[in-house]
Amino acid sequence: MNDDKKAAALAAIAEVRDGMLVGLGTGSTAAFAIAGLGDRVAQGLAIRAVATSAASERLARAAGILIVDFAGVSRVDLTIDGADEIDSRLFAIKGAGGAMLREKIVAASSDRMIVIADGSKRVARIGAAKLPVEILPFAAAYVLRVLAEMGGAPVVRADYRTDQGNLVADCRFTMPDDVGTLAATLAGIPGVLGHGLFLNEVDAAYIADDGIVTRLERSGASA
Ligand SMILES: O=C(CO)[C@H](O)[C@H](O)COP(=O)(O)O
Repeated sequence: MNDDKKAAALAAIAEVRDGMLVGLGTGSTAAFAIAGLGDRVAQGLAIRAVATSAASERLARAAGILIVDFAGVSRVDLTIDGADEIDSRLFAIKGAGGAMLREKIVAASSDRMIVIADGSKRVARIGAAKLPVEILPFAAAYVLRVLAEMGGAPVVRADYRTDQGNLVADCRFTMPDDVGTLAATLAGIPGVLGHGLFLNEVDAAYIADDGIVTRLERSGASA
């Protein structure tokens, strides 16, 4: 599985070119991309990067990648990130690592966003993975009530805060056909700061099975 994570990551970082501002994802697959980019930087690749988590920022700095503060960045050239599930529509569930809020913001700012994954993440239709929801602590009781009433059976991650100091509740929704309505409803709950449904952000996916990397491309996206 780790070999496939690495194979997908190395295939994706081949898209990174000199001068790019690169979004660095979070998680074990993204870590392979960060390490691979570090190797290319050591060989002369000139890039800057923004990180989607404190953990990825640490990894990137240790790998010799120049990190800039995303607060001053309006556009990223290319973001490479992992996922918990991805389907052929390039709908993804993210956030097992709790970084989905920053990941979605960086993805939204990116001209191109690539998911990298081993084959275990590829599904016919997203929905089996837990769907994480980031919650402002002030709003916790109210938001948990609403999520429960929506059928999400939320479970708050114990002893856990995001990089922004917020709570995460992992939900189990029966995924409707109209997943866009669920995504919009979740985003509209006061006190919900983000969630792990990525429906519009992913332009391409590199998925590796037994060393064979397949690229899925959103129709209309440029490679
Ligand atoms: O969304 C994420 C973190 O918030 C990760 O990208 C996702 O959980 C996949 O992680 P891994 O590559 O370790 O399986």
